[in-house]
Amino acid sequence: MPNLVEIRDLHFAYGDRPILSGLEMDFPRGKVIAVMGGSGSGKTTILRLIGGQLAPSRGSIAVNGAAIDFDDTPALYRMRRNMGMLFQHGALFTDLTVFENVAFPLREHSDLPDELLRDLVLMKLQAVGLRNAAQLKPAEISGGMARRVALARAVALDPQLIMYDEPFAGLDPISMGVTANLIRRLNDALGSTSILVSHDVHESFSIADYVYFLSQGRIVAHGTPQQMQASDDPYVKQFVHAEADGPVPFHYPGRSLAEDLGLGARS
Ligand SMILES: Nc1ncnc2c1ncn2[C@@H]1O[C@H](COP(=O)(O)OP(=O)(O)OP(=O)(O)O)[C@@H](O)[C@H]1O
Repeated sequence: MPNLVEIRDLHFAYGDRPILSGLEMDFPRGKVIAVMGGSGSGKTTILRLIGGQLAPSRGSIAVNGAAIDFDDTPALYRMRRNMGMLFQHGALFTDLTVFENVAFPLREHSDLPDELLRDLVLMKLQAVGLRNAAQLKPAEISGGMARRVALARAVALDPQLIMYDEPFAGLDPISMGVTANLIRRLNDALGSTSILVSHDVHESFSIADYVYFLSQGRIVAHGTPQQMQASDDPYVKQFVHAEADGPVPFHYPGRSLAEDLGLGARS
């Protein structure tokens, strides 16, 4: 089966507020797939659904060919063990060293002897260029380095699927490029599949094999970064060229300003 994750006719609502409507998405094995879209379009919600933290109101999500059963907690737990997640606000444990931060998931999920655990942690830190920072505390490293430690922690268990939520947020341009390259390199070295949620067109396009554009809970365009660059679709053009005016809504949906100001149509 070529796709590690398949989403079919996926609908999701928070209460009575629809967030995702009829999504169809494929995440082929070994690939880096970017999910892009405006603020509040539902990108993080998709990651939380794939991670089994939220259940769809309709439709299905299959991982490794099996539909996720959202009522089967032990199965969800087993599935999550194969997933690495780097969340937007996924901070490091400030009291633990860099080494212990990366060791944390290994200690939680395995019974490895100390020596083997040490080697595995050092290999992950080597992969992100921070083996020599193993004994530092998060307060002693830069923001870009902290993001790399979080990356090493996300891949500590050699996950099949790695999900990144805004991995470039708050990084300087050099750290952004380093992080993007690392995401690609780790994906290829581990033979995993990566889902990258990001606003950053340049970095995402530089490493993604395929891109989905989401607007107001719907997929409005998808294709390779090259196809997206060349697209005439007004939404894609606005997003790719960071234009202020276009179909991407700026306002949180709801009542119009005229309604709020009591300026409804007068008879
Ligand atoms: N726990 C929640 N309860 C109710 N509404 C929520 C909750 N979490 C998110 N939402 C709403 O769902 C919508 C989609 O949120 P989501 O975080 O998936 O968007 P996003 O595309 O990741 O946005 P951003 O890029 O700004 O992080 C938003 O309008 C948000 O206000």
